[in-house]
Amino acid sequence: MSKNDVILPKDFPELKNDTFLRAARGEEPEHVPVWCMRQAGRYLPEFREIRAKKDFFDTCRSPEDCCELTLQPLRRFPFDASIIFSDILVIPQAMGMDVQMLTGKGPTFTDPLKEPEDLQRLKANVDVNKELDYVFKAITLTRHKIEGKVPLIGFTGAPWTLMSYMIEGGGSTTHSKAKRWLYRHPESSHMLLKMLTDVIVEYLLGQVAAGAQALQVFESHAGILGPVEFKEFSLPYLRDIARRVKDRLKEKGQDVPMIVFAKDAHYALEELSASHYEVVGLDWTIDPRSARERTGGKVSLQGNMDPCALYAPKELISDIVKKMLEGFGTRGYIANLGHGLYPDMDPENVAAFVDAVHQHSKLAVKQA
Ligand SMILES: Cc1c2[nH]c(c1CCC(=O)O)Cc1[nH]c(c(CCC(=O)O)c1C)Cc1[nH]c(c(CCC(=O)O)c1C)Cc1[nH]c(c(CCC(=O)O)c1C)C2
Repeated sequence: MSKNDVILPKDFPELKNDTFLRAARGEEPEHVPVWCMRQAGRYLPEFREIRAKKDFFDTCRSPEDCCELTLQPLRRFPFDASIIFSDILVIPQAMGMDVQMLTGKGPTFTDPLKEPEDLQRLKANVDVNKELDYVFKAITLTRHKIEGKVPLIGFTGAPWTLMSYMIEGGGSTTHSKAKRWLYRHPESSHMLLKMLTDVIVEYLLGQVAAGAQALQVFESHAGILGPVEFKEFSLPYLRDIARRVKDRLKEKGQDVPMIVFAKDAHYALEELSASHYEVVGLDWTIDPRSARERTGGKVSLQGNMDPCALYAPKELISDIVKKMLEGFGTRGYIANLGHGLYPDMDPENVAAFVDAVHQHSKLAVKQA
């Protein structure tokens, strides 16, 4: 395939490993599927090599680079799913904000939102097919190049998480600037959250049209909200996204599983399991058995090994995985970490994690 060929979102190769999709729909495949958040990342030397040559968001805008970075971990590990390489901050960019990825500092907005009047600076009607076309192209290209090995997951940041970045202007420990809006400017906060929701719905639908076979919504900053604020400023939008995406897909006779990952939102597990998502992603602060009890078999679960357990010796990783599998069971379960891989993690230990999930779960399924 030459670089200039037009690659269309059709005639995709047949899917050979559907364990992830079956588990997402509540089934019990022959082994528990496993993937890792940030599986395309700096812990891989081949990732660092590509990233060293180009600016982060220029990399995101290159479908060829995104495709290559998405495929890299699949060459090393028998993951059961892949996630498209991109970033959640492409949405604020599409709405007209300038965001740079600064080495050692992370994402940085040149001109964050300060007061409600600043909402007027944002593009209200974003044409995702124009502004985020590069993500759709990356998805289509990757879905072809993956050759049906595993499904491809598309993703987005959730409205509150994106709102907090747009106001903080980057990473933050307190998120106090963004939370100040919730308490001081609740109406403008809802206006912004609604604007983001509208873009996110179109963005997710565009990803499915381009070839994404599942969708994950990252509410990474849920934990900075208390239960009351979460119910007012996060949950309604998470629900709205799932309902609108599902309704629109249904009209076309389509259906893709959706995962919600609201980090540190253990207080909202019951609500999250009744929010129209097939899968609820969990961080490592939740005990697997109590997560099962609290979600009452309504959803599949994904997670939740402490990423730092990957610093343990391989035998201990295997024991931790075994206990995690005993807690979650093997039906309606997707193994993952409770958050992303860190750059200093050893790829060999990632291999040990994937292997342990496959081996222990195969035995457990057979014995059941
Ligand atoms: C690998 C990577 C990404 N983004 C960033 C990096 C590291 C920087 C680099 O390569 O130079 C910067 C990058 N992008 C972001 C950060 C966090 C900064 C901060 O808030 O402190 C950094 C360092 C913002 C971001 N970006 C993302 C989230 C949600 C998930 C999470 O909670 O971690 C968030 C919060 C999503 C994301 N981001 C990325 C993916 C790709 C697919 C995969 O998981 O393999 C995904 C799903 C890719």
